[in-house]
Amino acid sequence: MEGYSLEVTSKDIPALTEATGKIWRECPIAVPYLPGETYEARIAAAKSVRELGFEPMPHFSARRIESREEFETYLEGVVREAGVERCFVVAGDPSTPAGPFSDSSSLIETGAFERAGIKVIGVGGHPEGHPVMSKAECWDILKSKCEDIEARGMAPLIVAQFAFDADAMLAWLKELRERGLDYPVRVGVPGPAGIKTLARFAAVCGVSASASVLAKYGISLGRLIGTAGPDKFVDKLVAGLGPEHGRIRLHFYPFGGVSKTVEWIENYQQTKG
Ligand SMILES: NC(=O)C1=CN([C@@H]2O[C@H](COP(=O)(O)OP(=O)(O)OC[C@H]3O[C@@H](n4cnc5c(N)ncnc54)[C@H](O)[C@@H]3O)[C@@H](O)[C@H]2O)C=CC1
Ligand SMILES: Nc1nc(=O)c2c([nH]1)NC[C@@H]1CN(c3ccc(C(=O)NC(CCC(=O)O)C(=O)O)cc3)CN21
Repeated sequence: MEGYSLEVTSKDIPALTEATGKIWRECPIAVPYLPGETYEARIAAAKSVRELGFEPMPHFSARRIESREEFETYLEGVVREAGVERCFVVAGDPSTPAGPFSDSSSLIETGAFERAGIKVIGVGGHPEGHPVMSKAECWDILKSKCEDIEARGMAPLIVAQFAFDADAMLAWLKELRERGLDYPVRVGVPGPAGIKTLARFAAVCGVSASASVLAKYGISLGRLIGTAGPDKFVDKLVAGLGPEHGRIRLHFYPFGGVSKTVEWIENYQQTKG
C-alpha cells in the first residue's frame, strides 16, 4: 500500500475533502478528463487537490482536445492555479479525434509540457492489450513514448489500466521488465464497488470481466448483488511479486466510491501491513 495513488473525478472532490485525514499527504491524485466538463471545473478540481495537500495529476485526453490553443490554455491553467508538475497523457476513447491530437505522442511532441515546467508524465499501460493496437504495437508505442519523455528532460511513469486478473497483471509486468522498460509503474486496482458498477466500467474501459476472471476476483456470477473489493487481487499480486517485476506501486480507481476505497486501503494496511 505504500505510496499508493488515487483517481478522483471533479465530482468526487467533496468526498475527497471529507476523506482527507485518512489519505497520506502528497498522495498523487489523478483527475480524469471526463467529457462534458468545462475547463474551469477541471482546473478547479486540480486546485482543490493541491489545497488539500495532495499532488494533482490531471489527465490530458488527446482525442477529446479540440485545438492546440485549448490544450495549452488548460495546461497553463493547471500549472498556474494548482502548481501541477505531473500530467497523465492518454489517447482517450473517441473513435474520431475532436481536434489535431490523435494520440498521446502528438501531445508530448508539442514540447508544451517541458516548457510549462512539468517534471513527470504518466502514460497508459495495457496489461490486457488494447482494442485497436496489437500487443507488439502496445509495447513499441509505450517504449517510444517513455523514451521521448526522457529525451525531453521529464520522468516517465507508466500507469496501468485496472484489471480483475492478478495473473495477467503479473505476466504483463514481467514482460515489461524483460523488454527493458525500467520505469516506475503503477498497477491499476479497482476500488471496492457494486458488482454492476464494476461490470459497467469494465465494459466501457475494455477490461476483461469474464466469468472465470471475475471468479478469480471473488465475484460469483450467481450472486450479482452486493459489492466486491480487490482483496483477492491485491493478495495475489503481493504474493506473486518478485524482483523480476521491478518497482511498482498501486493506483486505485474508486469509480465514484472515494470514501469506500480509502477505508478499504486503511483496513488492508491495518490487517495485512
Ligand atoms: N484513463 C486511463 O486510466 C486509461 C485509459 N486507457 C485507454 O487506452 C486507450 C489507448 O491509450 P494510449 O495508450 O494512450 O494510446 P496512444 O495515445 O499511445 O495511442 C496509440 C495508438 O492507438 C491509437 N488509438 C488510441 N486510442 C484510440 C481510439 N480510441 N480509437 C482509435 N485509435 C486509437 C492511436 O491513434 C495510436 O496510433 C485509450 O482509449 C485510453 O482511453 C488506457 C489506460 C489507462
Ligand atoms: N478506456 C478507458 N477510458 C476511460 O475513460 C478510463 C479508463 N479506460 N480507465 C479508467 C479510468 C476511470 N475513468 C472514470 C470515468 C468516469 C468516472 C465517474 O465517476 N463517472 C461518473 C459516474 C458514472 C457511472 O457510475 O457510470 C460521472 O458522474 O461522471 C470514474 C472514472 C475513466 N477511465
